[in-house]
Amino acid sequence: MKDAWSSDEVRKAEEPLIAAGEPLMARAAYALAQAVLREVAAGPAAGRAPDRRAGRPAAVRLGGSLGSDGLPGTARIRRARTAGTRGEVRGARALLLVGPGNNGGDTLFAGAHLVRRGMSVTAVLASTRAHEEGLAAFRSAGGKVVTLADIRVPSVVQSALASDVVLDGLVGVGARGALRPPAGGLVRTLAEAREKAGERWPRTIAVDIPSGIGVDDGAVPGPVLPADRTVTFGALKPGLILPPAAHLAGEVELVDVGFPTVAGTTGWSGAVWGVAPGRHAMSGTDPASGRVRRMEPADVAELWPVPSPHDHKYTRGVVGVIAGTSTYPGAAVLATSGAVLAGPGMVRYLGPEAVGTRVLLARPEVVVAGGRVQAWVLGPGVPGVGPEDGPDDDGQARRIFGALAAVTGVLSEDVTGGKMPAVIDAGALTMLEHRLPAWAVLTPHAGELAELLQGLGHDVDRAAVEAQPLHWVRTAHQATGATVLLKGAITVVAGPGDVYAQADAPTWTGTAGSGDVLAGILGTLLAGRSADVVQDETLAARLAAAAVLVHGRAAARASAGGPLAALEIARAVPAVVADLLGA
Ligand SMILES: NC(=O)C1=CN([C@@H]2O[C@H](COP(=O)(O)OP(=O)(O)OC[C@H]3O[C@@H](n4cnc5c(N)ncnc54)[C@H](OP(=O)(O)O)[C@@H]3O)[C@@H](O)[C@H]2O)[C@@H](O)CC1
Ligand SMILES: Nc1ncnc2c1ncn2[C@@H]1O[C@H](COP(=O)(O)OP(=O)(O)O)[C@@H](O)[C@H]1O
Ligand SMILES: [K+]
Repeated sequence: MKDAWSSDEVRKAEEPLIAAGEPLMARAAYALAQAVLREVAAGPAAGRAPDRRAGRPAAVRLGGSLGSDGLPGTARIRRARTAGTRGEVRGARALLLVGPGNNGGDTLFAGAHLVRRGMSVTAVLASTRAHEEGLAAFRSAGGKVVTLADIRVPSVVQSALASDVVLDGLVGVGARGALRPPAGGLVRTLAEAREKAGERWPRTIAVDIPSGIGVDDGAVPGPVLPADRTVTFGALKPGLILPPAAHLAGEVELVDVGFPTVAGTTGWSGAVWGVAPGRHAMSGTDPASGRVRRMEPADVAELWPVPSPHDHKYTRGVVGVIAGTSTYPGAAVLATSGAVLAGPGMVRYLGPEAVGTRVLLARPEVVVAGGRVQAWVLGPGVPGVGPEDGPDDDGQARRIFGALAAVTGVLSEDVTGGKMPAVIDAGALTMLEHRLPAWAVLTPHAGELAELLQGLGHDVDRAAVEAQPLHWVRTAHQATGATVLLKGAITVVAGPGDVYAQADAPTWTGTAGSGDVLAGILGTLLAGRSADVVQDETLAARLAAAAVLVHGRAAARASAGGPLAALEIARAVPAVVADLLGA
């Protein structure tokens, strides 16, 4: 599990260490400088993925024009190429963007290290204040200092283009809201210049966070300079794993500066590169504190219902799928395929006969008949029920309303066979009449979540949901009682316990029917752990995050870097689960 901690929690962890005289800033600055040195030594384009992380098309590389185009970046690229082959950094250039607080302090101390390693380093002070000791150390090492007030923003752009690396040390966990002037204007201009320059833009390293992101909620309230890498200190921050801000952080490197670990011991060990699982989780913290988690394969393996020798198909969980109509039969095939291939005891399908026939052709294992189930998958490929909708749904709405009654416990247990978990997707999201239990998992995409929230009286559209996914997922959970899974490139899940942010799927996954497969996979997980899910109100969110991880990894396997058809995601699920379980 990777845990991200809110700025308040980070401060709480920091305080006793600072009081005990632990040199947190020195450690942070040293680790930051090491990251920069590795980056510069590796060369300009090392590890730079096509710029899709920042939502941009792949930048064109300079290629043969190196050295002949006269652009300011040319010298830097040639120099860094040579440097890359030798691991040499002497003569390389760094530009530091320095804010008034400790984030700027980290950056200045790191700058001093870089100067001592022979780099030419310029710090642009964006504020009238700067970290005093950091500034003194940087100056005495031989770093050049300019203030934003003295030079114009275009000069900063030119300096950036002539540098090998830019460090964004404007604000860290002390940031509140969008970047204010003049830092905001500077960052806006730099971000535009980066967009224009493509591959000629230097590697950009964010110090702790990309300045301007919402540290705790992942929002992007104003300008942000997208980073190729973020070197973050002590703990991940929610904004580094939540959308949309996470898309601006590049590769995230967590540095151990000595925060308490799970075991309550000190984690400091010199410098730890990369994320060290388990080392950085802070213990004894209430989930309501703003922690956001990202599940990893080992966490999913622990949750996955694996049959024992004493199990048979009924004890392993029966999934009931009410999906598809004669207009949208494919959704029924995809949802039942996702469910079957995730390994339940049985999948039942309820729907029009013609659709049932197609389901059987694709998956003869499915039982096309009613009967007891342990979890429902409701709604893929079923039109929503609104005031203007006709009865043109082949009776699916009626079936779904019946199943929903079982989920919410409105019908007596004798009639329905007991309360049970459910995946509520697509059209079924428009059929909610009662407050839901946490074992009902809503699986909207941003447009569907916006509609659901509008129905609850919120003034919100799809763009607003995409701008603040965490906020709206939490709002929907609070308003409905259900666990809410918001689908996207990074899928966010919120229920009564922790929030999860999963980024497991390649971008090819956003294809019609892919969500239907996810609904099926999740249905199998809920059916396999049905009794536990209605007992433990936090389990549905964990299972939902686990389903997202498996779905995303299955998509990656099926895609192998190329296009993807939704049914292939379902087909890849058994091998992914086998891998997770270490088979
Ligand atoms: N945790 C750790 O382990 C370690 C933490 N360390 C480092 O400390 C950093 C936190 O430092 P910090 O507390 O000094 O705050 P920081 O982020 O520099 O910003 C505060 C300044 O920014 C300003 N400001 C705020 N919002 C703004 C806005 N929207 N637009 C413009 N300006 C804005 C604000 O001004 P004010 O609002 O007060 O006028 C204030 O002056 C942390 O991220 C990490 O890098 C390491 O050194 C050691 C290990
Ligand atoms: N850009 C993206 N990168 C990765 N996964 C994505 C992206 N866009 C969408 N997805 C995933 O693809 C699936 C699409 O589901 P959904 O929108 O319900 O489609 P459908 O209803 O056609 O099945 C979800 O699992 C979602 O998380
Ligand atoms: K920063």
